This record gives sequence, structure tokens and C-alpha cells, in this order.
Amino acid sequence: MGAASPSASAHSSAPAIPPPSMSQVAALSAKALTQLLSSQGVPIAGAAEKRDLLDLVAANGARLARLDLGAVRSDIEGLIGERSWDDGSYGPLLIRFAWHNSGTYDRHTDTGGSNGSTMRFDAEKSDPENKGLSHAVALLEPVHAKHSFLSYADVWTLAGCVAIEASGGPRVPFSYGRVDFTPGEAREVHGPSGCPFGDGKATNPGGSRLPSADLGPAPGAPGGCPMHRQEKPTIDAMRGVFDRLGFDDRATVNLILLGHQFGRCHADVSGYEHPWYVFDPAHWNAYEHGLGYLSLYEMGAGTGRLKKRVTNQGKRQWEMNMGFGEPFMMLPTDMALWWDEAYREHVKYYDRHRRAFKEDAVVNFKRLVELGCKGLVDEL
Ligand code: HEM
Repeated sequence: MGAASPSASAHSSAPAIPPPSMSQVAALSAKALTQLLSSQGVPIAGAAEKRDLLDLVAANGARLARLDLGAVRSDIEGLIGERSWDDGSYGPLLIRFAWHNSGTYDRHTDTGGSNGSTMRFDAEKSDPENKGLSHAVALLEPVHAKHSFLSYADVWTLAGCVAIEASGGPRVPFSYGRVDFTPGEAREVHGPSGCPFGDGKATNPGGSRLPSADLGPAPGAPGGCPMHRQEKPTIDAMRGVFDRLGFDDRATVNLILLGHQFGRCHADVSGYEHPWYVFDPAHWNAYEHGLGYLSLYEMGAGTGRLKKRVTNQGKRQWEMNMGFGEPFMMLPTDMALWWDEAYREHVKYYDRHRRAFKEDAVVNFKRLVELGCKGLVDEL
């Protein structure tokens, strides 16, 4: 995945905003259409069916502009700085939530992803990889109740974009128009469970389509052989998941480094412990203030100072204790970005090109949260 093309950001004057196309509008729910029309002062009395609303949109096309989601963004932002939660922020939880909603996409079947908000259904809700995310669902419920012209799928996804920016990262532009599947629609797409869950066994033994952080050492790998061979099962599976999503190695590295500069692991959620970036886990930091991931990897992985430890929950993680209280931690999949030669080149590239890291992060996160979504409309 290359850096954002300069031409995309180099316009000096604001481009004219075209109204949404009819095919984009047709993908909106009746609620969203009502909101769109009301926000532009179009009287909707008597328009009972979606068909009538679409007729009104067609008749008033010139008056329709994109929706301004500023009020939704600021309501979400208002929730994020919660002092009593972890490191004083719900940001990392919301970023992980948006990624887990989207990371189920399968480009081979064009199923999964954030569209449908299938994490409302039991199988995906109780996927062990999604443990802890019910807090995010509950947190965002009032936001959806207040702005119910947006689907859950849109609110959950927008929250991840807002969280990146509210945590000191770049603005991730958002496009809306995801729908919430009814149980019947979800079963039609995914079978009895109604979720993209259960068919990920090749990459995650639990059946989740999300990546497993550790599949254990390769059976029969001789002790002392290079780590990329010893940990081949985990590396092959994570590459398999990101390929299924449609991301190459560079985008994979970019997305994991983006996500795992924020937040922490929780013994009672995943069985792993501690933050990736001890100094300030609630903010975009690793590439902003000197000490990037490469420095961490070089100090740790490169010199053998990241030491393997098995947590009380039986999870293998790598830690470097620099005497700041908590150690820096790495999951086996994080270590894989150093162990695997192809991934490692991208880690090194981003350490030297930190602006490209940020630009790519915006492009890749937006792409991630739009996988499988059709007819989205850019917010104003
Ligand atoms: C191989 C891929 C990945 C694996 C195996 C993985 C695994 C994990 C695990 C085990 C946790 C700890 C959960 C807990 O104990 O609370 C976690 C947390 C987190 N992940 Fe990932 N992850 C991956 C990729 C990503 C990506 C691509 C993003 C976003 C772009 C991301 C964002 C986060 C965030 C922000 C947290 C912290 C959550 C919190 O503090 O509550 N992860 N991840």
C-alpha cells in the first residue's frame, strides 16, 4: 500500500461538494433518508414508504448535500476521555471495536466487515476474540439512540475514526450508509448463525475470522532455528487473514503498528497483559515523539531484550522492562513483524518515513472500515 498520492491532498481551494448520487442515496435506510430530507428542509409529510422518500430525494436533488456528522462526532468525542477507564480514555477500546467489526471481511465471498453490524448477533458477540467489546456497544448505545438516522454499523465505525483523532492521531474521513442486517437478512448472507463466524478455522482454531495472536511454535521446529521458522504457524495465519481482507504486507504492518501504539492488553479479556507503549498508551505517540516501533524492536527484539514470559493465563508474550513500572509488551503477532524478513523491511521503512506512516494509516484504516460496504456517502 503506497503513501497517499500527493495530488489527493495538494488542492489549495476547497473542491465543490457534489450531491450524493442516486445509487448512493438508494442504499440509505428510510430513517437516513428522512434525516437527509429533513436536514435540508424538504417536507416529508405523506411520504410513508422508502419509495416515496426516494421520489422526494429525486425531486429535490439540487437541494441535497452531504450530511454533516459534526454533532455525532462531538458526542462520541465527549465520551472518550473517561478518567476511570484504563489510561483515562475509551479511545483504544473504540479503535479495537471498529477493527473487530471490519476485520471479518472475506474478499473471496464479499461477506463480513462492518456492514450489517453482525456483532449484535450471539455467535459473533461471544467470539472469544471479541471479549471486552460489550463495553463499547453499551458506551455507544446513547449515541445511536440520539442519532438514530445512522445505523449501528455507521455509529460503531465512526467511533473508531473519531477515537483515532481524539487520541492525537490524524482525522480519518468517514463515509456513511452502512445498514444493520435484520436477523433474516443476516441468516441469508451468513447461514444459521447470521454472523461471519465459525468459518475461520484455517487461520484461527476457534473459528473466528479475526487473527489469533499466537498459534504456538511449529511442531518439530528444532530449538534454536530462526524465529520466523519457529513461529511459522502464527506468521502464515496472520498473513492469510490480511490477504483475505485484501491488504499486502506493507498495509498489514501499517495497520498493526497503528492499532498497537494505543491501549493495552487485559488479563481478564485476552489473557495478555500491559500496554505496548508504556509512556502514554492513550495517545498517538510511538511515531510522534522520537521513540518509534523500530527503536522498540531494535532495543528489544534486535538485542534480545524483549524477553518471553508466560502470563498467569498461559499466554506467551514478549516484554521489555525499562524500570518504568510496567513493561512494554508485544504479542507473538507483533513480534512477527520483526521476525519475518518481509514485514521487518516495512517496520524499518515506517521508522524512517513517519509522515508516510501517518498518511498510509488514514488510507488503510478508511479502507479497512469500508470493506464490503456498498454505496457509501462521504460526510460533509
Ligand atoms: C494480527 C493482528 C492483530 C491481533 C492478533 C490483535 C490482537 C489484540 C489483542 C490480543 C489485544 C488485547 C485485548 C485485551 O486484552 O483487551 C488487542 C488490543 C488492541 N488492538 Fe489488536 N490485534 C491485531 C490487530 C489490530 C489492528 C489492525 C488494530 C487497529 C488498527 C488493533 C487495535 C487494537 C487496540 C487499539 C487495542 C487496545 C484495546 C484496549 O486498550 O482496550 N489491533 N489486539
